[in-house]
Amino acid sequence: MTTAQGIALQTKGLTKDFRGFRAVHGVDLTVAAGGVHALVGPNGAGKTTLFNLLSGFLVPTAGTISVNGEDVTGLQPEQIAHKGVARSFQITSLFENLDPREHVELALQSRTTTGRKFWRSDRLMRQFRPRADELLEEVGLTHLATKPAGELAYGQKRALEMALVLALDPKIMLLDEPTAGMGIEDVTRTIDLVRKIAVGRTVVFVDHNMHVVGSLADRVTVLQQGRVLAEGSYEEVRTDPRVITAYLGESAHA
Ligand SMILES: Nc1ncnc2c1ncn2[C@@H]1O[C@H](COP(=O)(O)OP(=O)(O)OP(=O)(O)O)[C@@H](O)[C@H]1O
Repeated sequence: MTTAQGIALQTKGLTKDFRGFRAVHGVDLTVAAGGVHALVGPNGAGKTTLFNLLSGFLVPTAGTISVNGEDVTGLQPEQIAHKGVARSFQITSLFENLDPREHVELALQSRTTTGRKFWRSDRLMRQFRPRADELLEEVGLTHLATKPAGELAYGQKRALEMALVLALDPKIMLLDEPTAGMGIEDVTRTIDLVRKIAVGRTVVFVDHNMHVVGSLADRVTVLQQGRVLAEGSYEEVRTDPRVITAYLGESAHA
């Protein structure tokens, strides 16, 4: 049993309606501090909606969200980010002409008090270079530090996005399908990377790849039609008859 102190993220009765359609339905989720927690479920189960609620991009219809015991329900995404929660996106949002180092320097600068007015100053940006280079090394992009982002391969772009999330120094990382669209080599590299960055942090991730879920997650929550269908270790949920039915039912309809 997780003690109140050991809980990084918790939802109670979390619900989201879209014009009468209940996409997330009374979800009680408890994410242990320092844990790696996967959210899985068939298409349309409500995973992305839940992620959008946790990061403040959607406001819940009902229920509460707390971060380290503090109620954050209804806060804006920037306010939730200030509580130490950072989120990656499935869709790449990089500047084609800026290189990885410039991207990370901008991300580091964005969390300081200097604000945006100095963003063009090379001299001011240079103060972020040592930390930017450390982060690029952490995600394995040192050799590509000065290559325009537009010329990076897909897996390298996703690694850069991971560095941009890390630049915010989050205590809780929300990773939205970190291996989506990747070939086996990039998947393996991403698993290693997530393991590395999870040290001293809490990670919540969504992924459809069960190999990734089994390799990384110490706890798995299975959603179906907006509700929690099952929760436990990967082995527990993998062998749960309700989960098997949910997935087989989906493929039978496909
Ligand atoms: N803005 C919206 N307006 C109306 N319905 C929505 C909206 N966003 C999501 N939904 C619906 O809510 C349900 C859950 O969607 P969601 O994207 O959260 O599922 P998911 O588990 O992330 O699916 P996938 O694995 O396909 O990404 C779906 O039926 C979807 O059509």
